[in-house]
Amino acid sequence: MSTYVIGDLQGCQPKLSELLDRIRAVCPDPRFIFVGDLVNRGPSSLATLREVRALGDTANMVLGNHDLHLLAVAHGIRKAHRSDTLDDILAAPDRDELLEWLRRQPMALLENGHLMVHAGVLPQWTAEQTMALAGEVETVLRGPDWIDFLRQMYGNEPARWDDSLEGADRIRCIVNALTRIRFCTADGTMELAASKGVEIALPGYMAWFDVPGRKTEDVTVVFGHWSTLGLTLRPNLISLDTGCLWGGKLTAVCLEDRSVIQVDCPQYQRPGSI
Ligand SMILES: Nc1ncnc2c1ncn2[C@@H]1O[C@H](COP(=O)(O)OP(=O)(O)OP(=O)(O)OP(=O)(O)OC[C@H]2O[C@@H](n3cnc4c(N)ncnc43)[C@H](O)[C@@H]2O)[C@@H](O)[C@H]1O
Repeated sequence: MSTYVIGDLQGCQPKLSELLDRIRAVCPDPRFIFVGDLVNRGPSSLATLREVRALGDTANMVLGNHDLHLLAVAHGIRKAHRSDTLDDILAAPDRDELLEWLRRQPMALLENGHLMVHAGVLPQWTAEQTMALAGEVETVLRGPDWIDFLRQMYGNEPARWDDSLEGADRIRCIVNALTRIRFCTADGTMELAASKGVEIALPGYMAWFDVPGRKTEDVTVVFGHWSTLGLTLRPNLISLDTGCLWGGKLTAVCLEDRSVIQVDCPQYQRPGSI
């Protein structure tokens, strides 16, 4: 069985269906892994969520910042942003089932030397440590205090990881690394405001995956989130957000042979308009 990892869908369900058909045309029995941001900003968040859920055991996913944002909006913790396209989910008859399913999804996956996360990892984390820290967040999200967790999730501090962090600060720092990081310093201090290309890093900052001595260099990190980075294939790195939402492509990469399947996407949102 071949495993195809698929980049940020952001509610672009017609393109998801097209991509899955293209994959099935070359692979009779595929398995899928989605690297998060299933919903929001695109035209069909509800249909996207339903389609991924309906894949059942043939698909896995990790949570992205927009998926967590959906949970927060649905529970009245955050007001919807004017660019959000979550209303169809919020009004759906199966909304509770969908949201319950979503909050039980993992923050990271590690299999066959591939570490799947939505945005990235801090340079001082090993793959095993990343999985343990992701597990801490998953435990909170699946536990009785998960709505409190969403209340405390927002914010950019602490920007730097420390093993001694506790409580909300610890969980926020893990969530920010796994679902929002693009740039950090050599010591792993995150810069979460910049969202454009890798060429515009602030002085002292670099793409998280370019930090020398990053402790996840011994596995292949597979991630999305950074649409202006686009498809990047290195021996130990696969970046998959190719800006489907912004008029780019939706991309799948086969983990076994690194073959790439892409579909062209209409421009659902204009860059810079949000
Ligand atoms: N712990 C937490 N703390 C805070 N917020 C949290 C949170 N957890 C969840 N959230 C939520 O996260 C959401 C997003 O926050 P934002 O802070 O608005 O996220 P973003 O940088 O726009 O990133 P996005 O994930 O949309 O990435 P993309 O590369 O597609 O887009 C990035 C940029 O690239 C630009 N872009 C895309 N294609 C381009 C192109 N071809 N040319 C130029 N620019 C382009 C776009 O204009 C866009 O601005 C919010 O809803 C927020 O509530």
